[in-house]
Formats: sequence, structure tokens, C-alpha cells
Amino acid sequence: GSADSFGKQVNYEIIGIDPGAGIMKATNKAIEEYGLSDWKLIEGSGAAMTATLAKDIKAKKPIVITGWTPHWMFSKYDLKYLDDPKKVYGEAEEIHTIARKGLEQDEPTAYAFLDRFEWSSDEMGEIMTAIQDGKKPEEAAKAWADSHADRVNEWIKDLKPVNGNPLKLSYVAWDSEIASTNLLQYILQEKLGYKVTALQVEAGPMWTGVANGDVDASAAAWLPLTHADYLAKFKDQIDDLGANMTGVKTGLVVPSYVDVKSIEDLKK
Ligand SMILES: C[SH](C)CC(=O)O
Repeated sequence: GSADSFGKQVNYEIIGIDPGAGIMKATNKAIEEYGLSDWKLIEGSGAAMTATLAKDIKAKKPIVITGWTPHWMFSKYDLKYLDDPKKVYGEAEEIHTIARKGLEQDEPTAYAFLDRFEWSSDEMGEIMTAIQDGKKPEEAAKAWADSHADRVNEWIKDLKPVNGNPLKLSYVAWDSEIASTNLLQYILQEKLGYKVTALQVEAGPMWTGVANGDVDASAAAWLPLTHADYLAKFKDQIDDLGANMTGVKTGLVVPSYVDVKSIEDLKK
């Protein structure tokens, strides 16, 4: 008989990540808007998703995941985004840095640095790849900062270091934000004199912590679309310091050996 449809081959499962991630809400919307009524979105984590991806690619098995750029998986594997003609995953997204109200007055040095911080997906990719190659995140961040002193100096030029002031960052365990948060922690500590605590939390608490002032800042806000709901809820309770990275993207991703081109093809 005819080969099983792609959906049947993957048991109609899209391998997702942590339930609070914006990409999960977008994927539930895609399931609805593209009429993928047979499909289920599997919740888990970034780490579980990449482990399943590795296993299935090793076995050359079909799989579809919630994916995003920048991510080390695109340099490790031959992957492609499924076309999204209904633009459910938006256009070009950005990763923003958000800060609690009052941080500018309380910690002008940290605020100015966080406001200036902006880098490229290639630069982030160097840290993500080093972590994938076995470096601890804090080691990979230190190595990157030490070998990119020019970039670090742009961000800290003329700023007055402090003497051990406490500072709290929050982030979600997405490989991209593990990289950026460890870099921010390294620079804030080693160059600007802060005592930094980096809290790894779910996406919701990442936003609520900054909004209620328990956390000073986060570099993990994906906007304008991915975290639109969180921003709508907290926009008057946070300072949006703008993009720390532009041209990022989320969507459904398959290994290139999967003969599917668009999200619409999942309906078959
Ligand atoms: C998975 S992306 C890093 C962020 C998000 O989906 O909330």
C-alpha cells in the first residue's frame, strides 16, 4: 500500500518544550489554524526535545519539533523550518532584555550595561557550541568574554563598577538563554563588581519575577509575538530595554530528510 503519511509515521506528535514557552502557545494556534485536529503537541523541555531529536536523527527516523534560531541544533544537524503561510509564528522576532521598575535608579551601572548589551546569533552560537562541546556554561561565557574583549568593552565603557551589590537575573532553560544569561552574569560579576544570582525558572515566573521586582532583569523575553501575552500582562510593570538580539525566529522544524515542506502538508 502507499507509504504511511508523515503524521502516521510520527504518531501525529509534535515534540515541544516547556509548557510556558511562547512557542507552545503558537504551536497550539498552528494546530488550530491549519486544522491539524489529529495532532498532539508533546510538552517537555528544551533538553528533552534535543535528546529526542538526536535519537531520531541517529536512527534517521521522521520527527517534527518546536524549534528556534539561534540554536546549536542547526549547526549540528541538517534541519529545515516548515513553511508557515499563515504566519502563526510571526515574522522576524527579537530577544529583548527586560528590567524591573526602579533598577535604573537603584543600579545605574547594571542598567546601563543591560541597556547597551546587544549581540548576534553567531556570537551567541559560539557559547552554545562550546557548551555542547562539554564546557560548563560559566566557562564558555568566560572564554567568550575573554576572547571578545572589544565587544565587552563597548558594553561596559565608562561605567562605574560597584562593590558586591547583589543582582538577580532570571532566565528559562532554553539553550539560547543559558548562553546569554551566563555571559551577562560573568560580565556583571567580573567586570562591574556585582554579586549575581541567575535564577532558572519557567517562562511565566521569568516575567512575574521582573514585574513584581523580585528579579532585577532578564534577557529572555522573545518579542513582539512569542511572549506577546506576557508583555500584555506586565507591560506597565517592567522596563523593556529593547532587543539584545534581532532576526531570531521560531517555528516547526524537521530534519531535511523529511519530505514535508509546509505546516499545511501535516494535514495529509
Ligand atoms: C523557545 S523560544 C526560546 C521562547 C519561547 O518559546 O517562549
